[in-house]
Amino acid sequence: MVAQANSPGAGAIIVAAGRGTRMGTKESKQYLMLQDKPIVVHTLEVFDRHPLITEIVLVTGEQDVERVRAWIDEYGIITPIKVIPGGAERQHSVYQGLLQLSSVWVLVHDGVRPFVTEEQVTACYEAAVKHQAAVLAVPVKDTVKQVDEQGWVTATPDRRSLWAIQTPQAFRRSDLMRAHEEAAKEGFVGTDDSMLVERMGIPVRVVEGAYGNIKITTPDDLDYAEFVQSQKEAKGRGNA
Ligand SMILES: Nc1ccn([C@@H]2O[C@H](COP(=O)(O)OP(=O)(O)OP(=O)(O)O)[C@@H](O)[C@H]2O)c(=O)n1
Ligand SMILES: C[C@](O)(CO)[C@H](O)COP(=O)(O)O
Repeated sequence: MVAQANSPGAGAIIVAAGRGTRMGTKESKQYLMLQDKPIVVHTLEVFDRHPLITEIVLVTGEQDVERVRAWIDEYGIITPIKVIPGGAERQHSVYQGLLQLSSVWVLVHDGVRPFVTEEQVTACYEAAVKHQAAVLAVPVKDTVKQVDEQGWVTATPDRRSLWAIQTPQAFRRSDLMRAHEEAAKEGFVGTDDSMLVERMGIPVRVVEGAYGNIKITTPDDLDYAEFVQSQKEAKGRGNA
């Protein structure tokens, strides 16, 4: 790992305040069990074990703060961590997290991407330190088409320029804060943090990640995640 002298680690914001409407479960998806632990705890553990992460803010639903705080002890999380309530949109939840951090660098990650690896976190962080901002991503495998509201194809962009963007996304905290404040002033709501930073004219470097870093969004994703996690655990026990 190549941590640069002027970049002593990073804070992580893990956003887990969504409702999980596409999952359709009564319990919000980030709190569902994935084998032995809630999904968000698997995610948290990757950042807790990471040597570059100096502080964590875990953003949850307002009604979930207390029970999630209890998990911090139960699952032995040791990195300094705050559990706070989020907002109506993902962007608002990230901003609440930003207000709690003091590190120069920040990594924003979805609580429902539990299969991110230590190496991917490091690669994203190092690319940000080198280039100012970075996102993890994978090249799209399908042909992607633009379709109008009536269901007609309007364009087929060249697939070679299309990447599916994941998290973590890494930024200077001051840049991300400014980007969020500008977006809020202008009433702009984006689906990721990079969009807000791009609007400021800040270049964002893409770091090739892995298809396995899925966002658990629908019931199919949950089935797949159960399979992956059971394989990981069997491997850990030396059975696979
Ligand atoms: N107001 C919100 C909305 C989303 N998120 C978090 O952002 C991540 C990515 O969002 P997504 O997968 O879309 O989650 P939901 O918004 O919960 O899902 P849905 O859109 O199906 O309701 C999730 O970890 C989610 O908990 C958040 O912290 N605050
Ligand atoms: C941030 C993100 O995970 C990048 O793929 C994604 O944009 C979150 O989007 P969602 O609308 O909250 O699913």
